[in-house]
Amino acid sequence: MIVPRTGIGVDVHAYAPDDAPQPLWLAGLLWEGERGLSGHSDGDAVAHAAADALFSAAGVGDLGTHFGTDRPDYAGASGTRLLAEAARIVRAAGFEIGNIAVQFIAQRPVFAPRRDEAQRVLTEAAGAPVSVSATTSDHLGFTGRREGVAAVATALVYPI
Ligand SMILES: Nc1ccn([C@@H]2O[C@H](COP(=O)(O)O)[C@@H](O)[C@H]2O)c(=O)n1
Ligand SMILES: C[C@@]1(CO)OP(=O)(O)OP(=O)(O)OC[C@H]1O
Repeated sequence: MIVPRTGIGVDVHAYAPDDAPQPLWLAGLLWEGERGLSGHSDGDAVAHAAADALFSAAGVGDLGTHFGTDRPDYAGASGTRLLAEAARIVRAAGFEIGNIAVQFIAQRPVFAPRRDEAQRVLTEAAGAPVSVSATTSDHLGFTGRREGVAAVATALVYPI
């Protein structure tokens, strides 16, 4: 009997300060005209949550285990690179990926108009279906105050 395994991932990134602006990379897409996020990598919280959910499902640690901020080779790394690498690690550990679902939590950017594009890019990176939904926090908390963004993801993997 094949027993699937679920995993969870959460990621938060603060917006970059006004005196050190960054481009916004989110869900593998560049969001022109939107305030960027700070991070050791490109700060793509959606892709990072997806990668962490994969590691969690396979029981092979987490983002810090594989892409720690002490690794200069991951400085500025794209979210799609990290997600593709996470999928490779999970497959090498003996699993196939069923799907990944991510929810993005922030007031901005308004995600829905680019959902299909984001899902295509992330699905290609993971080599498995990735769906993305979005919600505001009704102006409450750090996402509501527009201090940063959050993303939560689940993943399903199964042993092969
Ligand atoms: N950054 C976001 C946040 C929300 N959406 C879309 O708006 C819908 C309503 O959001 P509420 O927080 O008011 O429930 C949500 O279901 C998304 O479709 C978005 O695109 N981008
Ligand atoms: C991705 C890594 C590594 O570049 O750095 P950050 O971009 O800061 O992102 P975070 O979500 O805090 O995860 C830690 C690191 O693994």
